[in-house]
Amino acid sequence: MTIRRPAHVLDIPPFRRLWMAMSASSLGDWLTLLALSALAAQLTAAHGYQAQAAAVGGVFVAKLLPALVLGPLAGPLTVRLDRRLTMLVADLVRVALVASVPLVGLYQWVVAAAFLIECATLFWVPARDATVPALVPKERLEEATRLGVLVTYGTAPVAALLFTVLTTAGPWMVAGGALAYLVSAVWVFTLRGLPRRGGAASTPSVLEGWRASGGDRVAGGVRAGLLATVAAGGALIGVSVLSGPVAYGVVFGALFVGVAVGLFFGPRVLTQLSRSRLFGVSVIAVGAALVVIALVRDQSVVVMLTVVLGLCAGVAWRVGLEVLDGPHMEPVARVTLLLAAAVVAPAAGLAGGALLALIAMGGLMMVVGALALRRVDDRKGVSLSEDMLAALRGERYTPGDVEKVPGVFIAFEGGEGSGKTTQSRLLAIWLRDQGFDVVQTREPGSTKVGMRLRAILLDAAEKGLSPRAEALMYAADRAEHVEKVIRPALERGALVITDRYVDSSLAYQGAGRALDPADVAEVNAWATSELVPHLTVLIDTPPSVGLTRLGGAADRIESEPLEFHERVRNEFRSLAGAAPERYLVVDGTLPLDEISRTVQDRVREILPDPVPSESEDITGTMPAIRD
Ligand SMILES: Nc1ncnc2c1ncn2[C@@H]1O[C@H](COP(=O)(O)OP(=O)(O)OP(=O)(O)O)[C@@H](O)[C@H]1O
Ligand SMILES: Cc1cn([C@H]2C[C@H](O)[C@@H](COP(=O)(O)O)O2)c(=O)[nH]c1=O
Repeated sequence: MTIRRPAHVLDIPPFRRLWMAMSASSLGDWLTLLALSALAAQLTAAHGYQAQAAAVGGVFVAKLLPALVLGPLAGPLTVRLDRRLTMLVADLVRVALVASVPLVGLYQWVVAAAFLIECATLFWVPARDATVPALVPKERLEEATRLGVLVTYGTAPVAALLFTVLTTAGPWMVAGGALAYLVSAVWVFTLRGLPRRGGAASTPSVLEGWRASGGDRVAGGVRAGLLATVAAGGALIGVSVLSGPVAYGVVFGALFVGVAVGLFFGPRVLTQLSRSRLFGVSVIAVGAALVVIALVRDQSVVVMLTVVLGLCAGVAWRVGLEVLDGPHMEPVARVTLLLAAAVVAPAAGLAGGALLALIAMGGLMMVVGALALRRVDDRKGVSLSEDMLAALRGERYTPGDVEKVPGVFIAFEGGEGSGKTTQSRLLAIWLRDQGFDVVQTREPGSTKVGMRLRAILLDAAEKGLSPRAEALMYAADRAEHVEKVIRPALERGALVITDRYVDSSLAYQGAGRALDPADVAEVNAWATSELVPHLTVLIDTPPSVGLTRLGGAADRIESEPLEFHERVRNEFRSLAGAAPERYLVVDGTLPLDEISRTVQDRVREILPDPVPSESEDITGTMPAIRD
């Protein structure tokens, strides 16, 4: 008997039912957020703008607090409870709380209900997350997670539309949220035969999410930039509540439509611009859009600018998530959105209008964006404006005439014993066999001066060399290498393969020795006249594996502690993640021939004359040249 594998994860009936519940619950969350904040503004309207703004801020604080206070406890507690029952009870509690709001009709109860609804959601979400692995086979989990993220954010514009219609119902505008939670409860009720409890709490708390999203320099820059875009969105939401419920619904919808478009088209935006630069520029654009929104009076222009703001934020998220582990950022982003709304709404009240609050927030976000760009920039020393203008024309900007060489420049990078030397040799053999003029070289030590520098740099007896001197010596070796070996070869049209290049300095001296990465990048941009490889192959091997592959006595750098090599590895990975179009990352623990096949497939794409893949079969058995 053959068991049919479902074509799509939604073809699994129990998961489809859970997914329907997830969609209804997310819709309920957005509808409730919109309705409770709008209702708080309405119920306090008689007390003036300042009181209204403080009341709105109170609702956002009430929605924020449970995640901060109860967040770390709710996940572990929920896995001990019956998941289906937990979701069902949480849904019914939310229905009752939302429905009670118009009945009580007091601002204080709006805030209390917002807090309690959020507490119930804190149990619903981990119960859902612990249920998914019980319904979906392991190999389908990623697909299921993607669908979960889709409904979480995809329901926001739908909620905005429904809310805008529901505003005609006065205090009963909250009814949409109650109905959505009720629908969620019905779908949860249909989920039978679930394992009752157990499994791991897969929903990270805010703090866990922050830690898990990465800790190195580039990750820090990306994280700050992403949160700046969310804060800008939160600020806009916070003040637009004060413009009346219809305007609020329209702005909210415009924001999320923009985000959805940006997320979808992100990879197709300015394809000739480095992804790191696109990320930084998008974050700055979000801040700038917020400032312009503050200055504009016309509501339709505000709506259009809000779509632009959302679009830039969507692009930033799409590009940024390629560097960071996306799902982990979700709790932090949610808290940031609510916090920004909670701060900016009362600030607008104190200032007597949204103008100053939005300008201050937008300006701050532009500064954060500029700092994030400085951290993630992978083309330091290359003019950003020239780069962008060229990208707008659909071209890649090449500074000076250095890169307009006829040859092809490939760098191999990686930690100790990762397999760079082996792979660069195998690639050189393969390319020579195709008839290419290949120059295989390495750093440090490929020139006369370079050999002397290498002897000093790797001498284990050379204790106490200062990190700055070390960085300058590697840069000096590189300047000589580029001038005497690499550039002449590229100019005559050769394929140059170097075992290590600038990234090694960014990783070893920047991350390893904790020198300012911008300084290391600048010195090296000068030393190489900004010569950037067409392709960098990162052989990614855990230091615990690579270091044990090495024979003989450890040199000055190899004998650094394991944490040093871990930092180096993380930096290599971040550099590659920030410019995926210029990198190939290969798992260095794979068998040699598998790695070299992957490298050949990628290199084939950038060769002057395409190499037919069949030629690989002829040369695949060729042994590496040994010293
Ligand atoms: N994929 C692999 N699997 C197992 N062993 C490998 C692999 N790649 C390389 N090796 C072995 O690991 C050792 C180190 O490889 P290699 O010299 O290519 O690394 P490297 O990155 O150039 O190291 P270093 O930069 O420290 O000189 C060699 O003995 C090589 O045969
Ligand atoms: C180019 C370059 C290298 N290093 C370090 C990395 C290695 O420990 C050695 C080179 O040894 P290999 O066996 O030839 O790989 O030097 C560095 O710290 N910074 C650099 O820029």
